[in-house]
Amino acid sequence: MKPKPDYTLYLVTDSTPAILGDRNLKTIVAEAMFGGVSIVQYRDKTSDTGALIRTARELHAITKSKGVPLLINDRVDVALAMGAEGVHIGQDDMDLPTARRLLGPDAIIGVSASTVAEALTAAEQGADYLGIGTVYATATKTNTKTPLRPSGVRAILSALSAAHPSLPTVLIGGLNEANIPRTLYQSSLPTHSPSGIALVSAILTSSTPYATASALRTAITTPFPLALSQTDKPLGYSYDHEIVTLFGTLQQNSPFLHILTNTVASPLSASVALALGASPIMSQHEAESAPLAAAGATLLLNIGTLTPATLPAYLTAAATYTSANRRMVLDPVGLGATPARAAAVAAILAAGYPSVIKGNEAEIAFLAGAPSAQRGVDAGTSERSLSEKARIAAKVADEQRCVVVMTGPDDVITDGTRSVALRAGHAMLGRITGSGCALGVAVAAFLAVSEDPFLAAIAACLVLEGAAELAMTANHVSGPGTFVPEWIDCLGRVIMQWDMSGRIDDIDLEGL
Ligand SMILES: Nc1ncnc2c1ncn2[C@@H]1O[C@H](COP(=O)(O)OP(=O)(O)OP(=O)(O)O)[C@@H](O)[C@H]1O
Ligand SMILES: Cc1ncsc1CCO
Repeated sequence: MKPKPDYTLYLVTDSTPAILGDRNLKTIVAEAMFGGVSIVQYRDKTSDTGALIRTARELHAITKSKGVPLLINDRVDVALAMGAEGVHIGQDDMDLPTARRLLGPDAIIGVSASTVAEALTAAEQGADYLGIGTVYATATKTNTKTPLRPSGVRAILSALSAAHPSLPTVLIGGLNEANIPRTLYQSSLPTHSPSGIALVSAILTSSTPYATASALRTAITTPFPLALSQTDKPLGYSYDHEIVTLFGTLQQNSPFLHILTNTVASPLSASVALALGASPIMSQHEAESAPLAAAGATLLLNIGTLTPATLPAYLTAAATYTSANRRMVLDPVGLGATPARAAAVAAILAAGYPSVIKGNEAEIAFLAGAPSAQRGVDAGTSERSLSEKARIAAKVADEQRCVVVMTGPDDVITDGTRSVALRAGHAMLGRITGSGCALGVAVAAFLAVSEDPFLAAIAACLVLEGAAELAMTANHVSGPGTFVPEWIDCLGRVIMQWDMSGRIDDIDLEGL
């Protein structure tokens, strides 16, 4: 009878000195199994055949005692010689039909897949599971292609979902306790989630394999705490009352914001945070992320004037806040203008999970894969219809599984399932520098006091843009210079003095 393995926590061994050092592989495997490793692949690219068979036999004695399947990497001959439960083959190894002929129908045969085509071929040829990766860049495998990232994993799962919906999949590459929960969340489709996570160095380099394996198992099986909740709001729902309540909560609770922003918009951003009732700290010090996250801050990452010197602080902040289950907002300022910005945003998105991404149309369109339309940091003009904008924003939201705010004369706010267009603001906002940056601050402030990132994003846009409309009614406001202070003054009283009704329209994504 063919076994049905539990793929939840899949250990891939590595005997190279850089990973294993002078530790004993058998002891590590035994301890890791006690900690929750549910399947083991013996991977050794250097030992000769006799040594491979000997070590595999010894490992098999350990795994068999716990009913854990042992698979051999690449070497069908070794698996046959010592009676392993199966093999794992890469794209350059023996082909699957041949391996199946040699090993028989009951052997477990897994195949590595890094593209949709490889995954579909392996599935059609009868693979028992797929190892999907490399998810993130890793030190273990240096010759790998561009990392798939969660969006690439989703593309593969989506291709499999039609003809092979129950084929088990295991993610591999650059995964660790900190990034597993959000990677699984961002990689899953509503109908299909990966079956497990494969790890090499996270377990093999640990001095406490039992504790490490059990922490990893918890990370795999615990739902992602920052997951977006499904809306229970019908189309046409009026958010006005909730926004007023949220504004009151913001002012009462004075949420703590950690703002890593650009040097142009920094003072305006701090002033806007204070005017909304939040408490900002502007910090670009890498060592401050952990204590600020621990103190309960909400993070804003704005890449406006990012440099090689400040990038590490952004990456550390993204990783630290996400693993501390604290929320962050990403403002990819100028994305598309230069390759350096694209690389920085890709690295930030690989390091952590933003609950909200806020950008102007060109920035969000670039994230959705459109060719760059951005010359600098300013929004520019667009030919796109509202429904095209919504489709683009929803694509990014769906890929990242977060809320996306696309600003412009009309803002589009979406979580990939529900979308609204928000009609408020004034063209004057496009004539001052940092209005979009200040909106990122407002999103972070509302995010800190709202369960629902979608509602927080709507509230932030409405308050900042309503305040701009209100400010423009003051007699003394004659241009951008006089506008900014009046705008800040209006932030605290916009809710009382400005009529917000009729500003939010649902966009029916189904109809697009
Ligand atoms: N013509 C307009 N009418 C109304 N509101 C506008 C208009 N243009 C921009 N806004 C508002 O201004 C704010 C900033 O949006 P914009 O798209 O200009 O962002 P940005 O390019 O990131 O800004 P910045 O780089 O200056 O920070 C948003 O709240 C947006 O809705
Ligand atoms: C002008 C400018 N340059 C980098 S960031 C910034 C602020 C507005 O985005």
